[in-house]
Amino acid sequence: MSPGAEKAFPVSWDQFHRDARALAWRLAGIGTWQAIVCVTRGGLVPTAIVARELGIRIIETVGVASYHDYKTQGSLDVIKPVSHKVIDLNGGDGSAVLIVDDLVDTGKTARVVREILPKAHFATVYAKPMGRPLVDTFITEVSQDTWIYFPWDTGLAFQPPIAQSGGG
Ligand SMILES: O=P(O)(O)OC[C@H]1O[C@H](OP(=O)(O)OP(=O)(O)O)[C@H](O)[C@@H]1O
Ligand SMILES: Nc1nc2[nH]cnc2c(=O)[nH]1
Ligand SMILES: [Mg+2]
Repeated sequence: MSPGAEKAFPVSWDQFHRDARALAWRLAGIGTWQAIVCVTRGGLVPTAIVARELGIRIIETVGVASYHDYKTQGSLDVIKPVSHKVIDLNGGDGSAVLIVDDLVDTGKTARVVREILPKAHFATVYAKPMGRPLVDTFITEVSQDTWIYFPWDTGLAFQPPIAQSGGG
């Protein structure tokens, strides 16, 4: 998404745990997978929660980075590829694989990972409209002009009273 006027969607650890567990509940009703491919780094925390709930112990990573500057997407780099041992499980093309990421925004990251694992099931906790067609399962949709603030990127800070900030 482009920088500028946008809404903020701050997520606490508690809320994130609940949303990631809701994702696991939904996935449990859809299918079974032998391995998770975690899209690092954002996928690390939801992967830990989903893997625990679904009893999946084969965890592979694919490293994709594109937001090199805060809120601005640049070139897409696959920093760490997926092991062929995992791609080839159960007939190949990622058919035994669940891909987990924290969110899908423009869908560019998801598109690159899907090319590597075309038969995998793609799951994210949050989705924005542009990226939504790229994911098979997600929990909460937020608007395209919303920036999601994760608990690992934020901390407690003083909030000026509404009356002093021009609000109301
Ligand atoms: O749908 P897109 O517009 O491609 O954006 C979604 C991706 O952006 C973030 O990762 P980022 O590239 O910031 O790297 P990180 O996971 O290491 O923080 C997020 O974790 C997703 O992987
Ligand atoms: N933290 C965070 N990272 C992103 N990467 C792409 N979109 C987002 C977002 O809304 N929040
Ligand atoms: Mg990411």
